[in-house]
Amino acid sequence: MAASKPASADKPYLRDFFIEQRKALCEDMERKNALDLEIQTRLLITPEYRAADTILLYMARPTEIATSLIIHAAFANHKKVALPVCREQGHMIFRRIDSLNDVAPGRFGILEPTAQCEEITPDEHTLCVCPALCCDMRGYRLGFGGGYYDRYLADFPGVKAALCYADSMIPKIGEEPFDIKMDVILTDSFTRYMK
Ligand SMILES: Nc1nc2c(c(=O)[nH]1)N(C=O)[C@@H](CNc1ccc(C(=O)N[C@@H](CCC(=O)O)C(=O)O)cc1)CN2
Ligand SMILES: Nc1ncnc2c1ncn2[C@@H]1O[C@H](COP(=O)(O)OP(=O)(O)OP(=O)(O)O)[C@@H](O)[C@H]1O
Repeated sequence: MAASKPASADKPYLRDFFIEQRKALCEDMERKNALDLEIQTRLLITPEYRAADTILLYMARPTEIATSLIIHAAFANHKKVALPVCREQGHMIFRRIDSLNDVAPGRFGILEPTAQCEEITPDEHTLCVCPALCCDMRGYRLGFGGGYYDRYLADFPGVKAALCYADSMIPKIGEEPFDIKMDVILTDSFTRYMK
């Protein structure tokens, strides 16, 4: 029998648990595609998406929640679209892309904007859409453990959103001082705003 979902636990345990959950979901791509579509659509109908002029997205790997619908919608809505570029020591920057022809495999094999792409300086009209393996009901997120988003978001002036399966929401992640709370979490069954 599969282990039941933890109510709260340390990050390495949660990471392992939710990575396994992701792998299991990838066995049923029809279901994954339906959930990913629902989550992306929820983001697209938020006032925060509408108000943003720049959307910072991630280039989803196969086990992650897809972002392709948001990327294409943002192009169609004449918003600036930017993707992360990993740097040394857990730092990343975002560079603007005009199309998916502007990306090439970077560190870790994830597609990243090429060096010719303009670096984005975020402001209050920037929406950052973060990947999450799991989130808690207070707005904390768990990623793959590099600390990239926590570092980037530490002095981020815009709106912070995470995409997360409803099944990957837990009551409490044991947060650490550097963890940054999201403003809004989009799942396949609800949108949760943090105050
Ligand atoms: N699609 C996507 N892009 C993203 C992130 C993400 O979570 N998803 N990131 C969010 O942070 C940053 C990249 N973070 C990453 C963190 C760990 C690994 C990874 O595979 N780590 C290996 C060890 C790699 C090594 O040290 O050589 C591992 O954990 O096994 C990859 C990317 C920026 N871009
Ligand atoms: N603002 C920060 N300053 C310095 N170190 C940090 C900061 N944020 C995170 N870290 C470091 O990064 C490590 C990984 O953090 P954490 O486990 O929260 O990653 P994550 O949020 O799951 O990953 P990611 O943000 O890349 O998706 C931590 O152990 C911590 O040492």
